[in-house]
Amino acid sequence: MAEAMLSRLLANGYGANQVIVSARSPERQAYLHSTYGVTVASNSDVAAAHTVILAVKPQVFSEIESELADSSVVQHPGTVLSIMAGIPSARLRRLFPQRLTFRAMPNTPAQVGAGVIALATDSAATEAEVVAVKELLSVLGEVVVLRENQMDAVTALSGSGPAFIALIVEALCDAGVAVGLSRSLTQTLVYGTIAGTVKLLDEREIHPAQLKDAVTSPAGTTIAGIEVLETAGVRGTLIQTVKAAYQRAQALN
Ligand SMILES: NC(=O)C1=CN([C@@H]2O[C@H](COP(=O)(O)OP(=O)(O)OC[C@H]3O[C@@H](n4cnc5c(N)ncnc54)[C@H](O)[C@@H]3O)[C@@H](O)[C@H]2O)C=CC1
Ligand SMILES: O=C(O)[C@@H]1CCC=N1
Repeated sequence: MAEAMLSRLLANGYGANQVIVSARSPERQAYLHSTYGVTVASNSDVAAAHTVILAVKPQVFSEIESELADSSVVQHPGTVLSIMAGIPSARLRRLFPQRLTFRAMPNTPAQVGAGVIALATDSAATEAEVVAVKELLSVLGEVVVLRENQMDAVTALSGSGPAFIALIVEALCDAGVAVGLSRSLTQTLVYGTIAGTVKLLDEREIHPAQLKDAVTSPAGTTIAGIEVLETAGVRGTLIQTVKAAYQRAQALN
């Protein structure tokens, strides 16, 4: 996710000389420097920047937290923006007491500027400071401002969501192959069907049940398929899927 943010920032007018990055392995550091021309530095140097973006795994954050806690950089003013799942801003505020703390949850379509990014703002931030963070995140896609106590739910739905959707897309492609279509034709049909369905629902503001009914002819093909989906409990399975991801996000706290 950090690399997606970096590449989108550089593609959207931010200069390589405005960004410093940190990474654990020397190979990764060399790759980031040679690919993007950015300065690679220690966590302390990065933490001295005006805007610090935290994009390590939540499990790694404890290491960085203790690494930085002894350093004077945590006293610098500025902004902290965390994209880590499950780490509350109160914990970030304890580490960086002088900074505004923002939490965001992007998703992987951010790599192509088509992400949805949930943002919980700091109540002490001015309108201009909120706008600055929203502008930064808008290179990744659509920014939605919400309350921090909604963040674990967002993580489960849109943060993890691309993996759930990708699994369904893969299964539908296999289904196309199972009924005799080539893999490449199947891919065109499945991608187009999903993108077109979402566009139709969105642009015409149609309820999903209305669209489902419009496709479903009496004694036709669609109702034969829907009977299988309902018998297999697909609705309940998807609800349980997102609830399991939500519980995991809460446990990461
Ligand atoms: N993968 C996803 O779709 C999303 C991930 N997130 C969040 O983003 C964060 C990162 O996730 P991913 O990008 O998937 O993980 P990743 O494993 O791809 O990236 C983690 C990065 O942390 C760096 N790192 C590890 N240890 C470090 C250390 N001690 N000091 C400095 N840098 C260090 C690594 O070099 C690596 O670039 C997580 O907190 C996750 O919850 C949020 C939204 C979506
Ligand atoms: O799986 C995870 O924990 C992260 C958070 C949202 C997407 N990936």
